Amino acid sequence: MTNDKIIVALDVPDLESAIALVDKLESVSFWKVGLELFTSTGPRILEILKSRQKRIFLDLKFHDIPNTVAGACRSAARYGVDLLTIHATSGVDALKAATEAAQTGAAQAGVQPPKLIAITLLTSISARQLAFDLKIPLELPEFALEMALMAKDSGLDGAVCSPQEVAQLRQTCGHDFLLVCPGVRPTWAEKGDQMRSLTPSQAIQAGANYLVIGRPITAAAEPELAWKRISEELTTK
Ligand SMILES: O=C(O)c1cc(=O)[nH]c(=O)n1[C@@H]1O[C@H](COP(=O)(O)O)[C@@H](O)[C@H]1O
Repeated sequence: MTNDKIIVALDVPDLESAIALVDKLESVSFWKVGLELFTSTGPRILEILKSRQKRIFLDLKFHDIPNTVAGACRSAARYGVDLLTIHATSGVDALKAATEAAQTGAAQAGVQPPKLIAITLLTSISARQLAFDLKIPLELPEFALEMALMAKDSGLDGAVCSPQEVAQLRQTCGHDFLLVCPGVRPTWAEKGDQMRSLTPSQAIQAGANYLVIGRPITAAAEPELAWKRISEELTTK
């Protein structure tokens, strides 16, 4: 099964629900801890995932001035997580400072540095919202590409983008640049607040290294079945 390309978003409110889900979905090897769970549990959830030999995407989406994001990345890197996020719109100086600080934090703790990846444009933003609410005068695919290139030039390991932009980013940023796609939806799942989605197999075919999937699995009546179904769809396509 190609399920090592799927990162499941552990978007639950507390430690108890997180442990219940991790235990239920035993064959998931890569979990994403985001703002909701980390704000609730702190690093405790990371220790639990590590004790179960899971890989961890710590998705705290840092967005601040260079000194502050550097401090946050230095602290986060000490946890020995696999992936860590920062908004590309923090700017070049912040991205460079964050990259350096993540290396320093990991070295201080004697762990592998995380892959630092930049959010290009949240997958909940449509082309219309980009233009009319955020007042960005670029076309959406061009904006996402510019953010990815800025991240790459600043020394980051990769970017988070919607599956609709991944082919273009792969072509322009090359094969060594990690591309992680949330906003992925099997045909049978609700889109919810995701605006620029494709199916899991389309996203992989377009060049994504990893998919981030939450509610289609975690909010399903039977999460194990939903997980199995997505894994099988990826293997057979
Ligand atoms: O960084 C992310 O993972 C992320 C970036 C983005 O642009 N869009 C996005 O949906 N995400 C995360 O990916 C997950 C998607 O969850 P579902 O929409 O439930 O599949 C959530 O945990 C989001 O926080």
